Amino acid sequence: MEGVGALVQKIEKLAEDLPASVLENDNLRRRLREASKNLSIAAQTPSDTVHLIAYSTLYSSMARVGVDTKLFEVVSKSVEPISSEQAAEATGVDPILMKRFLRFYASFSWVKEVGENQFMANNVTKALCPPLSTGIEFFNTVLNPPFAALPEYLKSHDYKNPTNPVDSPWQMGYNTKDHPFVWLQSNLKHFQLFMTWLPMEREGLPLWLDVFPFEQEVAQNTTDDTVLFVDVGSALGSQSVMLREKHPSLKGKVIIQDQQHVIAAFQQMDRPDIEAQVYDFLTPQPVKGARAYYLRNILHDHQDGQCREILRNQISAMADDSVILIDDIVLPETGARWRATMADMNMMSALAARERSKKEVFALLESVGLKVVKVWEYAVETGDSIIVARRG
Ligand SMILES: C[S@@+](CC[C@H](N)C(=O)[O-])C[C@H]1O[C@@H](n2cnc3c(N)ncnc32)[C@H](O)[C@@H]1O
Repeated sequence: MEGVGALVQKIEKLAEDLPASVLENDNLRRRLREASKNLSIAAQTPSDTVHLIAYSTLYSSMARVGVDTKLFEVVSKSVEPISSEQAAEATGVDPILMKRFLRFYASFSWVKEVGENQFMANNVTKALCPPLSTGIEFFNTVLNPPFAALPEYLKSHDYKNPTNPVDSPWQMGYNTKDHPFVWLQSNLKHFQLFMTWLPMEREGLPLWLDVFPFEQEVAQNTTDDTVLFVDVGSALGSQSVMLREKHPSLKGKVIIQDQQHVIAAFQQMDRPDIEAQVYDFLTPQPVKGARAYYLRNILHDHQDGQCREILRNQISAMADDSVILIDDIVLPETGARWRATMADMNMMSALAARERSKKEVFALLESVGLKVVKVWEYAVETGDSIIVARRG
């Protein structure tokens, strides 16, 4: 027992002061995070477990309160420990309320309590500041209604796998009959949060262009007239912008395509090196013979039947040297990670859609006559991968 006591003491010390060498080594950091999470779960009493899970919606609400009041920013900017009165003054929150907030945040290590009524920022406080705090606003505003509707939806649909994007937890949560991508067109605040969050969603993870040798695989012998890259369902084109910035000397056109309201928002940005087109991917692709048709986070928004329609529409425009690049999470057959399984539940709740395993995505591509050439996994954390496919 004495040995275990000493080990616990070591873990407590490590949690107080994690060496930078661990944080800098991504693999070690991830292993430590997962091991300590599993250790924490193993040490829970049944009552701990129930309270932690049952209260989980309160985390999202309390995170939102700290973001809205800018409390996390105030604490993060302060070089000295800050009291609840100072934080109340800086944020305009009632001092009694602020004391209660800070006590809550400190008990969950969202801020560090360094003395009586003295608080400092830690890594969590800083993460909950802009720009990443958009994630809190996005999930809290846009996805909480379908997440909250999920149990009732599933019960009322006899626990059948959701497959109808106009009869999903989204419609129950928002009391609408509209498809989410239609609904977003008339709900500006939600649409803006969606567009702002999309490029940040994978913040801190490796990027596909870090791993995928774009020039070698796609961009050999191009000229200014070559259509190099068509970003289908691009949103505001974050990946096309990244392609231009990482490969500034590549010759050829980069085109983004999305719905009318999305392209209108892109046109406010000053990117003369990227062409923008309104295009409905449920209709034949109008840009013929591009080197690459790139679909990031598109197939996971749709059921197989609609994916086949989208893919066939791209195939109809492909030339012999064209490839389709699918950029999506690929679930492993065992041991899927929490970032990927959460994304899967998210797709189910919002769009009656799904993340897919390698077998499932290969079968889908083969069913429309595409041949998978290679798969490049580029983010271990999520299983995000580039799947290169050619006409069979
Ligand atoms: C999950 S987002 C992915 C955006 C982008 N590829 C990314 O990964 O950041 C799906 C995108 O598909 C677009 N979209 C939905 N339905 C569409 C359609 N029928 N035709 C073209 N784009 C569509 C949405 O507006 C949205 O920008």
